[in-house]
Amino acid sequence: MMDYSIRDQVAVIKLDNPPVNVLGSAALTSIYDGIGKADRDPSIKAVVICGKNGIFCAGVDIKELDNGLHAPWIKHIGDFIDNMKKPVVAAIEGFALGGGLELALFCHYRIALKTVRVSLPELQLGLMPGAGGTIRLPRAAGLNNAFDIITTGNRIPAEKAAMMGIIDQIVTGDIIEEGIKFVKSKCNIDTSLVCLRMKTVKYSGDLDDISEAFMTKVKSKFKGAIAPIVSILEFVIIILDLYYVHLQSLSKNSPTYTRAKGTCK
Ligand SMILES: CCCCCCCC/C=C\C=C\CC(=O)SCCNC(=O)CCNC(=O)[C@H](O)C(C)(C)COP(=O)(O)OP(=O)(O)OC[C@H]1O[C@@H](n2cnc3c(N)ncnc32)[C@H](O)[C@@H]1OP(=O)(O)O
Repeated sequence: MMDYSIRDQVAVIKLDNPPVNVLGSAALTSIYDGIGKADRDPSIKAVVICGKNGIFCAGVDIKELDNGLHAPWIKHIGDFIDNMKKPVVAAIEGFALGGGLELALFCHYRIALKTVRVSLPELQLGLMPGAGGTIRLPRAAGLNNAFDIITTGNRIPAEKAAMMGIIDQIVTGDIIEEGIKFVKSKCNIDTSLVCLRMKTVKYSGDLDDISEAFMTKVKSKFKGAIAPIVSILEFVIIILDLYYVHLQSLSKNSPTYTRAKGTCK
């Protein structure tokens, strides 16, 4: 499900779940184990997460969702990376879709080939981007872009994603080599400063007005299947607005708590 190798003090975690590297229980467990191993190894300075078969990740295994995914749930990987001091980069080729994009957003940085497409198609599947997409995407791309991406499920080309702030750098050549080079240049950074969960959501205007405008748009788009979709979106807005709920796990006196609290309106 995952290849773990070490290159020049960088751990390379390569998803290997053919054909499209979906995240089922076994794949999630192996990523979680790989990240933990890299974090514990004092000789490792940084981590690259990438995918085999020319694709980063097509998201959560839809077939497995029917039976219920087992621990560790994808969000646990995000919580772990959020607290890592070693920088982690997602080196993306092909697609990062749904949980695949959410996995990339857990990382401190994202680099991608120009041909990459990213999306959060969950709403079209009657799901929500429940693995942190609603929290991290607005912090990377701004509230308007995030809502467009979440509500349309459109696949965003790499260059547009870079302009929005989702991708940090477009690269050419071998994505793993580029990932290693990129992340080695970040070994001395304070990862808490680039952790998306700690960033401020960018938007202008009043959140209630913005939410109402979004809801109007969504109600007209999803007519018919309105009840589940509307309740999901209301939930999304609540997540954005009441993000401080996530801070309960942090010490109230820590600088991290203070900074994170500042990201909530
Ligand atoms: C109120 C609070 C509630 C909170 C609840 C929160 C719950 C959150 C739960 C879940 C969140 C899920 C997030 C997700 O990730 S959902 C999945 C999102 N991903 C997708 O929709 C991608 C779908 N796939 C594609 O678009 C294409 O397959 C693509 C990746 C572009 C590749 O295309 P192509 O090269 O043409 O290959 P195929 O389409 O033929 O696919 C090859 C085989 O792979 C299977 N496949 C693809 N994606 C998935 C997937 N996500 N899960 C399982 N299987 C997948 C596909 O069926 C083919 O299989 P087969 O060869 O057997 O037919």
